[in-house]
Amino acid sequence: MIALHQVSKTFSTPGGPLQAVSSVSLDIGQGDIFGLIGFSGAGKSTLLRMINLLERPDEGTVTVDGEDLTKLSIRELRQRRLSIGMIFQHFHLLSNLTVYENVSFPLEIAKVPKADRKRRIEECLETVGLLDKAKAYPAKLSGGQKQRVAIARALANKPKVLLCDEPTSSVDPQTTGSILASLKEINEKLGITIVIVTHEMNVVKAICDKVAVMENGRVVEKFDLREAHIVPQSPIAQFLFQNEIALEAREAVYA
Ligand SMILES: Nc1ncnc2c1ncn2[C@@H]1O[C@H](COP(=O)(O)OP(=O)(O)OP(=O)(O)O)[C@@H](O)[C@H]1O
Repeated sequence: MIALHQVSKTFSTPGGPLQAVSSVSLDIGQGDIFGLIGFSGAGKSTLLRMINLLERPDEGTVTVDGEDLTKLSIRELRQRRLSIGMIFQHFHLLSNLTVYENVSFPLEIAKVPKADRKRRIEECLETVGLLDKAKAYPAKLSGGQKQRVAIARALANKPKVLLCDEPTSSVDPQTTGSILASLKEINEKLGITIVIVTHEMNVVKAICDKVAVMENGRVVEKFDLREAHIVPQSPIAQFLFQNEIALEAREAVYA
């Protein structure tokens, strides 16, 4: 469903060029829930944003559903992006619109007629269990509910792919469970391919079929989590799978 072939991205910064992603190739299958894990600054978000060309790679190709997005015109790309939903750590809901209106927004952009919009909005809110909150404003919702509205909004145009950038990093562990359950359900019921950026191995273990571990802009290891015996080779993957954070002595940290 998604094929990244040798994609790279360098940003210009005041301190000089910064290579955020270096020659990454990845294949993500139809219906996969695929994790991208790594420490802060590893390049996970940049790689995710290259899948819908929110970041355009300097090199390499991005193929989604058989089509190389890097070859499309701006107008064609805008159209294709409708089939790639996205959610973010801080939800990005429009605070002056109700839940209903937030989910309506992408449908209006896609010029869906009003009568069809109503049905679709209700379907999406039903899917995330928030139909009863249709008239509420985001400020009245919990973090988990806000993220589920964001999921409903991302589903509005019936995407084939859902990109999730740290979807549970702003919420408590219990709420994390409810957001991941919603994602799992839409993957199973609707067959949507999901890519999740996270720095939490618990999230990966709870929901992902496969994971790529990133460090310094590169994918250092990939795992199929359905395999019985996973033996990480790289130090970072070993650390992440071990999933224990030990506080080091202050002298060691500040030395
Ligand atoms: N638009 C930008 N301009 C300049 N530098 C950027 C830009 N976006 C990302 N970077 C830099 O690229 C590197 C990779 O960032 P990225 O956000 O992809 O990492 P990440 O693994 O998602 O980390 P985090 O979890 O902290 O977001 C970082 O050093 C970051 O500061």
